[in-house]
Amino acid sequence: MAQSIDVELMAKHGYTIEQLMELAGLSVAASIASEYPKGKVVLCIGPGNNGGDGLVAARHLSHFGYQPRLYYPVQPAKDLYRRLLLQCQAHGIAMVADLATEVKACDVVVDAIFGFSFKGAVRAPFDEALATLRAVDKPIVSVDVPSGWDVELGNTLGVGLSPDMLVSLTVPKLCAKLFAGRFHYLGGRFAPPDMAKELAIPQYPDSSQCVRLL
Ligand SMILES: NC(=O)C1=CN([C@@H]2O[C@H](COP(=O)(O)OP(=O)(O)OC[C@H]3O[C@@H](n4cnc5c(N)ncnc54)[C@H](O)[C@@H]3O)[C@@H](O)[C@H]2O)[C@H](O)CC1
Ligand SMILES: [K+]
Repeated sequence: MAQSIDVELMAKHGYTIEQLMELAGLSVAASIASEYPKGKVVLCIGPGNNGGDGLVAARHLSHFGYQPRLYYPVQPAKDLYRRLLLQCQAHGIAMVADLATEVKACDVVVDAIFGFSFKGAVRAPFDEALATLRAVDKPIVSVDVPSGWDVELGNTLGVGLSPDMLVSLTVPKLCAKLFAGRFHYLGGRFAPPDMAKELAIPQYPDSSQCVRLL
């Protein structure tokens, strides 16, 4: 279902993955700026497009006056991610290796590890990263799906995160019904009018890139 929306946006309506990712990441940064004061943000970046959204969000957070840092333990050679990382580096965004130490010194953690394609038992090094994040006492902002959750059934494995904010992209996934944090935002403002109507996407206020759902 979630995947088919992306396919429709790209194959039928002419979007590229780069465009969708840019708007998705921008909306994550805008959602964070709506609720958390400027400060240190550690972004945990996974190996797929959820991680790509996180790389884009890091760059926009830096423009917004936050101090982002990246925990990016698995860096695929894919050109898109390589370019997004170069852009972060051009913005002076540092890479961190020791997640447990970093989260102690930050104000907000962004979970851009896994999105709707997460499946099966969590493989290294993300098993340890999720264990660290489950124990953290800082607010976690999850991009699209809390990492470790099944996109439809939620935290069935018991290894998933409990975010303070969830930023759903395009439409909330089924698991969002089980979100128990404080802030639920919708971002990824790219559906054309007919699609927005069909999916019952709420009205975004004016020029905003995100809308608060609860
Ligand atoms: N319109 C939109 O909604 C948009 C959403 N976007 C974001 O893309 C993700 C989905 O991206 P995808 O590349 O399909 O997958 P993920 O990032 O969720 O993860 C794939 C990645 O993770 C590895 N993996 C999967 N399961 C495990 C596991 N158990 N242990 C370890 N590693 C695992 C897998 O091998 C891959 O490397 C969506 O949620 C949105 O955030 C786009 O930005 C476009 C717009
Ligand atoms: K996530």
